[in-house]
This record gives sequence, C-alpha cells and structure tokens, in this order.
Amino acid sequence: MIHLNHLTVTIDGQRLLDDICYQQRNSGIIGIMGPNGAGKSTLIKSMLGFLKHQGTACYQHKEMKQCRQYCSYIPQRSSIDVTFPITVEAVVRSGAYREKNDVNLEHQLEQFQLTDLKNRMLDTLSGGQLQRVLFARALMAEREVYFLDEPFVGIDYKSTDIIKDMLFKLKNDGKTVFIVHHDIESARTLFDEILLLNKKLILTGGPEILTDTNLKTVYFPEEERR
Ligand SMILES: Nc1ncnc2c1ncn2[C@@H]1O[C@H](COP(=O)(O)OP(=O)(O)OP(=O)(O)O)[C@@H](O)[C@H]1O
Repeated sequence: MIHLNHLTVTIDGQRLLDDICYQQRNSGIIGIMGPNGAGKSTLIKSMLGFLKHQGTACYQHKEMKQCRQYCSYIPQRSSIDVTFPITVEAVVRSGAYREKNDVNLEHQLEQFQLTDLKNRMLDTLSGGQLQRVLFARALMAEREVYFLDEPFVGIDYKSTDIIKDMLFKLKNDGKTVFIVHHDIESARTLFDEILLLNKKLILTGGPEILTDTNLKTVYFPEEERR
C-alpha cells in the first residue's frame, strides 16, 4: 500500500504540489483526476522519485525510490519518441526483467491483440495500438503497482476495451493501478477510488465523490471564492 506524507513539489519557486497526504486502503484501480495543470503527472513522477520533493512517498513503509522493482510507469503517449527504429515485438520484449521470457512475450502480444502487428515499426502504429504496446511492455515485468498517465486519451473503442479488460484483470490479481484520467463519466465505473487534485489533494473516496458540487470545487475553485 502506498502512503504519501506531506508530499510537496516546488520547481523554480513555483509550488506544483502542496502538502499531499494520502493513505491507500485497498488495491484496485485508482484514478487521479483534476484540471489541466493540477499536478497529476507531477504527482506520479514525484511518487516514483523522478522529481525532487519534500515529504515522503512510501510503498509498504519503504521510500518508493527504493521500491522501483515493484512499480511500472507508463508515461503519456505523446512523450514517446516513435521515430526510434524498433519493432512492436522488441519494445514489448524490452519490458522483461532480466531474463528472456518468450512464453510471456507471446502471451502479452496476444492479450493486447498485437500478434499481427509484432513486426511493425512504432511510427506505423495508431495511437491506440501504441498505447497497447506500452501497456504490454509494462506487464512483461509483472509488477505490483502500475502508474498510467492518460492511457485513454485519443484512442478508439477497441483499444479502450482491451485496456479496460487488462486493468480489471490486474485488479482481480490484487494489483494496484494509478491512472491519470480526465473523463468523468467513465471514471464512475472504472475506479475503485479517486483522488481529486488541484495542487492540493481536495478529496479522496469512491466514485460517489464525483458530485457536481465536488467537481466545481476542484475544477472551478475561483468561482468558490467569489
Ligand atoms: N519540470 C517542470 N518545470 C516547471 N514547471 C513544471 C514542470 N513540470 C510541470 N510543470 C508545471 O506544473 C504544473 C502541473 O503540471 P502537470 O503536468 O503535473 O499537470 P497535469 O495535472 O498532469 O496537467 P494535464 O492534465 O494538462 O496533463 C503545470 O503548470 C506545469 O506547467
């Protein structure tokens, strides 16, 4: 379980995350939601120790920086350099930890319906196909906690469906998945828990916290002050 204790991120004098305290209660699919610029990606990166921060982010009572072997991070698709000359199969294989595991490789390609695409270069894939490749790669290492940054943005129904199926499989296997997400309606059925963030952690709870009043507080804080 993940525990954040007064997690604060300041870059160039600008406070990007302010005193985040959070205790994960159950495994499952956990949404990180809030307006553009709320610090959602920053939260994931600082939890994983990629960004300098104050306070602590712990997994099973140990600093997460020391627990990377249990975690997998899938950044926003737009941050991936698809011009790098590499095949789908090679990317998925590269997720394996240490030894070559061809059985798992074939399994992951099949689960994500990528077998027919395995010899394709990354720059020939659609957004949804690329997202499936990144997720398949992450699953090669069989981690406990997954962090996905906006995996559903700009992808079609088929890829959405495949990715959701895989998320539910992970949940049933007792894993934890944190997902940065924007769509309120799909969040109601996808997430077991939601963190509503706007630099500060405004509220956490089940999908029932997605009320109009709470959403206004998070997305239109300036109106509250009027
Ligand atoms: N390395 C950095 N240096 C300076 N400012 C940064 C840095 N990274 C992020 N920021 C700023 O921090 C704020 C939060 O960024 P972040 O990407 O975490 O937001 P987000 O909630 O994920 O946004 P979006 O929904 O638009 O993806 C933004 O104002 C962004 O410009």
